[in-house]
Amino acid sequence: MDANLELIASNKSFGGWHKRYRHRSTANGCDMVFAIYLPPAAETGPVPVLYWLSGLTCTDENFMQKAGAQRVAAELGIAIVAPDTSPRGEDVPDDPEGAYDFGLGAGFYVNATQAPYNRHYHMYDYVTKELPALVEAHFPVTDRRAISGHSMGGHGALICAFRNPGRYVSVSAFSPICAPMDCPWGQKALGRYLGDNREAWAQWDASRLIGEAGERLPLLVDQGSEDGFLEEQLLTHRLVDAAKAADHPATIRMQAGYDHSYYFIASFIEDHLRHHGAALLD
Ligand SMILES: N[C@@H](CCC(=O)N[C@@H](CS)C(=O)NCC(=O)O)C(=O)O
Repeated sequence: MDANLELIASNKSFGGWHKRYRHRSTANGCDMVFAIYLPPAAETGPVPVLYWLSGLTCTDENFMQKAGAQRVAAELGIAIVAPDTSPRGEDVPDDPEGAYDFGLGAGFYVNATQAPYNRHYHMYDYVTKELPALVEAHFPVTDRRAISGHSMGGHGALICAFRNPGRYVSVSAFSPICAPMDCPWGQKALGRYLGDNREAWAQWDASRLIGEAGERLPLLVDQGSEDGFLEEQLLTHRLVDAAKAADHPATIRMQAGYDHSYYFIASFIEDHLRHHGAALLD
């Protein structure tokens, strides 16, 4: 294994292995930790990969510990890679007030252009290029990739897929921030990472990008009807309207009674894994 990959945890799970690694990231200019779940099938040949992007305040651990994805990933023979949600380290600038919705734990999967954030906050390059290249060089995986995520990570999954035709075979999201240009979380993050120019923001807004997406990968989205962030931050109706206007194949489900938590994600993760499995194993 590469000298740039330090194993920091290893747990057997459903016949496969959950592992955590630390490595030096060139894109983010700091050490990063990610988790990988390798299903039993990876012991006999390379398997495709689902990239999972988590939401505000998360690390690689939230999804792996709470979503309950390993059983079906093991059955299907799919690896799952979960990166952290921002650069980390003593010299990585955080929100000046220490707020949870910007800075550490809140990289928004963009490439920052504004000082002081532009030195480390390159999560888009990290999750779309650097991390897949590292994973594909050092683990028994193929270059068939799918992408999904939750909330800020749902936004991340959508923009990564829409901006990169051919890179992913499948995309889905839970409770995504659908129109970051028009909600407080997105306006704060895009304003600080990218500056005042809203034209620059539009390159990172799923409801704007879907119209110009270079391919029409069928999209699966689940959203809880009792999610406290729905009306102010997530704006799911904007993605519904934009998908219709773009004639983009989309199944956007409002799930009655569910909230924003991993209890919700765990309830529907199997559907998402099978959605990705159909494309990854095609
Ligand atoms: N109320 C939360 C807002 C952040 C939040 O809900 N984060 C979601 C993603 S946007 C999450 O996945 N949290 C971690 C978890 O539930 O394990 C806080 O203030 O920390």
